[in-house]
Amino acid sequence: MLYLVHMQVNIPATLAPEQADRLKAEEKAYSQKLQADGVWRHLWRVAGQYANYSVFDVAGNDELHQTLMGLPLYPYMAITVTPLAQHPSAIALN
Ligand SMILES: O=C(O)CC1=CCC(=O)O1
Repeated sequence: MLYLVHMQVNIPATLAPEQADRLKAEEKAYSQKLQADGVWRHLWRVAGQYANYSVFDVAGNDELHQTLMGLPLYPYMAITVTPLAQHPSAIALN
């Protein structure tokens, strides 16, 4: 199943810069592994915001939940999830 996920990152100013940098590096490695595996299909920055829109290809709600809970920056994110279905007019199978 495909899911459109919006992640808004809100790192508090009270978090030590070294800790924030470590979490960002871990987040990058985590996301790039999932991208290489074909699970994290798209990763787009929202222009002008510390936020992204992503598309995940997972078996279902439970795998998506575990994947999102595993994000190193998860404690500092506001996440919204939109399940995607095929559009009958789409000429490409996604
Ligand atoms: O910067 C972000 O939007 C959060 C994030 C997701 C994957 C990644 O590497 O950073």
